[in-house]
Amino acid sequence: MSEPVLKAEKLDAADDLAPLRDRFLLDDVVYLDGNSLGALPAGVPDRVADVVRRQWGELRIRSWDESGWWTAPERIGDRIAPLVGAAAGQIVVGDSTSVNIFKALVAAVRMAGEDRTEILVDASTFPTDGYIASSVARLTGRTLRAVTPAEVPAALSGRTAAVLLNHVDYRTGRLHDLPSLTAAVHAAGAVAVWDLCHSAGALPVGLDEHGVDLAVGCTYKYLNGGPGAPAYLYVRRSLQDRFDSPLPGWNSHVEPFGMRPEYAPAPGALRGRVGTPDILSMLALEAALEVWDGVSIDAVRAKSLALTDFFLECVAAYVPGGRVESLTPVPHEERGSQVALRCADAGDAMKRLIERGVVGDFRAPDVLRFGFTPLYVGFADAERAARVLGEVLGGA
Ligand SMILES: Cc1ncc(COP(=O)(O)O)c(C=O)c1O
Ligand SMILES: Nc1ccccc1C(=O)C[C@H](N)C(=O)O
Repeated sequence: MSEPVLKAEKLDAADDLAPLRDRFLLDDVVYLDGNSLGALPAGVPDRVADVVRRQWGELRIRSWDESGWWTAPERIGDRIAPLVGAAAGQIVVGDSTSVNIFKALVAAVRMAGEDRTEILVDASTFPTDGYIASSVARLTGRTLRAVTPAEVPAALSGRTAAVLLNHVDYRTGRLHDLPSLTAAVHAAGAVAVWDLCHSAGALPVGLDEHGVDLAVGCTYKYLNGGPGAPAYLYVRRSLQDRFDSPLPGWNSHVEPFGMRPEYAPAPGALRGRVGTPDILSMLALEAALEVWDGVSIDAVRAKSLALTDFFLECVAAYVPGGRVESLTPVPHEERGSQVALRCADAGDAMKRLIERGVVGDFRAPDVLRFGFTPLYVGFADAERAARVLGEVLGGA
């Protein structure tokens, strides 16, 4: 057996998280696209069937109370909280990431005050954040400036209202320095809004510890909530009274069933709610989160780094020199949970990888992305993926 195969065997044998793979329904495909759509947790199908047949089919309207439907957004928010380093009562689940970015950014600008006239946005962001930030700037009469996260400290000034940043870059997998960037934003008197889509569930975030103001994230990647699963919004406790939602629907009213014409916001994170929650998706997510029972996010991070290190090592061993260039930073403190390889014929290469049972994704114009979800990806998977990549790109 080759050296990488032997090493993978050893690493898998020593991996305490390896048994967690049984908490998912998988096949023999090497699934490295959990940074786009997480795999299906084994408990979800039966739970969804129960929600549909019994809770909806039999209990019908009673389920809003008796099945805990009404309080699901905050209950599931509290379930996500420890995974992102937040105490309870600061996260609500609902709506898409894009909608939550809108709520958070408008609320941030409103908190910052009238004399703060500029919004900063991550220039390398996933597009939706940039589009929403542009609309928020127009709606609130602020200017928008796109800067890279590294340029943020120098770009901050007494005019900065809010800064919208990605914790991990969706394309390169670069992990940005959330503690120091948040501190810099605060030193300028501005409000920090973080998009956690590519970090939550893959590495420790430390929202409370680092004093993050507002954060949003999706639940369908490393949290495995399913296609279109609702996103979440974190509002730091000390800011909750000042959170003035641009979408103050009746679900965020202090007395939703009072049916009053005047709006009065609920206390706490509930202010982030809007309208009727999407119960089917939300309760699928709640079942999916059970895979985290007894799992430490620090252990997940350690395995994630070991996996991406090992994958890079195998790529170097199997892929002919010069065929790919890694865009993912080598230092661990700058790396998320994916490896991005630049490759001239990336679109075609990914098609061929998928045909051979290795599923990653292609991001235009020339990036092969491989996401490593430590709950269900092992070292033999990493070795096989790199080996097949080597074959596809004309290696040995
Ligand atoms: C960083 C980031 N933000 C936002 C989104 C998507 O937002 P939405 O859930 O609204 O589609 C994604 C991926 O789809 C993403 O990678
Ligand atoms: N929500 C999706 C629906 C369909 C296809 C992809 C997505 C993604 O999430 C893409 C991901 N945000 C990315 O980083 O590329």
